[in-house]
Amino acid sequence: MDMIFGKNKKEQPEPVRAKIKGELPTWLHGTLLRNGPGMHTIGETTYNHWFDGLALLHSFTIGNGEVHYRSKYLRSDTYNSNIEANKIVVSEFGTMAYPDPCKNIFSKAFSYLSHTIPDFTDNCLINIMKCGEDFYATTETNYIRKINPDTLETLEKVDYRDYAAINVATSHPHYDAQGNVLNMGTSIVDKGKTKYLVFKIPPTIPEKKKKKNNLKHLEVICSIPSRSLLSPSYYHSFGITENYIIFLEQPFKLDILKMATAYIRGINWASCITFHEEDKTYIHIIDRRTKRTLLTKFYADPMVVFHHVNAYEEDGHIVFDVISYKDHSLYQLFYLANLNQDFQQNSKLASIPSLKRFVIPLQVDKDAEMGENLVKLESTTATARKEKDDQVYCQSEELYEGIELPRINYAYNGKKYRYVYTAEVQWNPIPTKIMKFDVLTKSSLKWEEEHCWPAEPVFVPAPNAQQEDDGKSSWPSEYSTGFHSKPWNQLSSYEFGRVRKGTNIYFQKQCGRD
Ligand SMILES: CC1=C(/C=C/C(C)=C/C=C/C(C)=C/C=O)C(C)(C)CCC1
Ligand SMILES: [Fe+2]
Repeated sequence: MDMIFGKNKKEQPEPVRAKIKGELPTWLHGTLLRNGPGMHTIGETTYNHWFDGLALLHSFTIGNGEVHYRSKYLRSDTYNSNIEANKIVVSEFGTMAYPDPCKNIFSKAFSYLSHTIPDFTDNCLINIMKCGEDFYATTETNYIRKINPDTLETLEKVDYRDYAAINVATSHPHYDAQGNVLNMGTSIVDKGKTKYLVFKIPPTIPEKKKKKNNLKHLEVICSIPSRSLLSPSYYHSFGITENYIIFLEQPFKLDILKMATAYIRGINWASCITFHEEDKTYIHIIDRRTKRTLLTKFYADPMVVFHHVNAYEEDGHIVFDVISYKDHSLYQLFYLANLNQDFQQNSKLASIPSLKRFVIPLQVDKDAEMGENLVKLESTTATARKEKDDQVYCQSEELYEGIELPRINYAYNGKKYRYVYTAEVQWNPIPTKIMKFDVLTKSSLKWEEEHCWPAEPVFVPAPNAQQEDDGKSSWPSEYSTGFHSKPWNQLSSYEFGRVRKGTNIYFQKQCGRD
């Protein structure tokens, strides 16, 4: 494992034909774009955390039963500055960099402190976002980088702050049926307020403005005040249904004062995010029609959620499924020191990811008794109990333990659905299996092979699919790969047969949803 995690990956800018074991469905055409960290050492310096690595873009072009792979480092300003200096000069999630030769930077402290929020990295290593015809590499800061999906070349640097007061944004946007991007970001201490913004980017812009990017037409559709000015929640994704948006204000919070003084204290961004185990998880439900949050105060026990799986409306309720943890120990695991040394010993998950279902009653009966369960769906054991002061305490139903990197058939996003495609991680962060899980029957189908570490499975519906799970004909009808910024992604290389072939929702018109 040592070699795998720390080792710098070589880019492969010219397409190479992948070896294929087995057969690809004949209808599978398109390009799968993936992203993830590829370089952790620059000159004599090494990043501390796996999420810090310089973004390596990958593409798998699939057609006529063949796959061609290429990869290219994102030429971000961060990449260029680091390579030029031959050392890490830009701070990342788990590594602070001090470009000045002298680490005693008190003379620099003033300039660092003159901004509450320091300038962040544009090392966009987490995901790829499709915005109309444009593709962007994304991270969770205010920067995204446009890329050429065919050549993987790096194009413009886009700053969300030019279009809305957003300091951090998620890398897991949603896409609606019209192709609008829906995303969330946090506006930190802007005009004395900290708030979570839901925003929309249209897929098309007026012809005469074609030279401008779509973000120029970004529209903030809702704003949720943060419970605290200086400690907004960290969140990695959010959920949507046809009429609602689900946002978890979880007790895993950015400490803004710590961030503002991180450089002079010599601490990294990661240690400015703290889990408050005594706090609650507030569940905000935004009505997409009125653009307002529901007045009832729904809350749950403290938890840390990175991935929302799906959500839908049913008989006056919102059902939403998430992968939740008891704490934030997952981030600790991805320090390279923990991944590289005595891997087996250090890589036990302290908190197991668990697929949980929450149910929100949309009508809270004024006459209901205190303590009454307001969930009237027969299909679930999740509860929502009425409490005083318009509060409702939600407890989940556990659907499955030990899975991460959930995906669904995206045509069912926001709708009642049955299948989750996921990686089984159990008590170890490196998956050894992929799984198709049926949320209705709670049954599962798994795939594993010796010496294989599969990545995030990506479902591609068959043309004219009739069933939700019609990805081909029968199991294993789904094909996985993916470089969802997780270390096992580095392992799949381009041996397609091993990871069961791959494709993705970022299809460029040839196939899939777009
Ligand atoms: C650089 C930077 C950030 C980066 C966070 C990253 C890179 C998070 C990656 C999370 C992943 C991959 C989670 C998977 O489940 C913050 C904290 C937003 C803000 C401060 C500056
Ligand atoms: Fe993610």
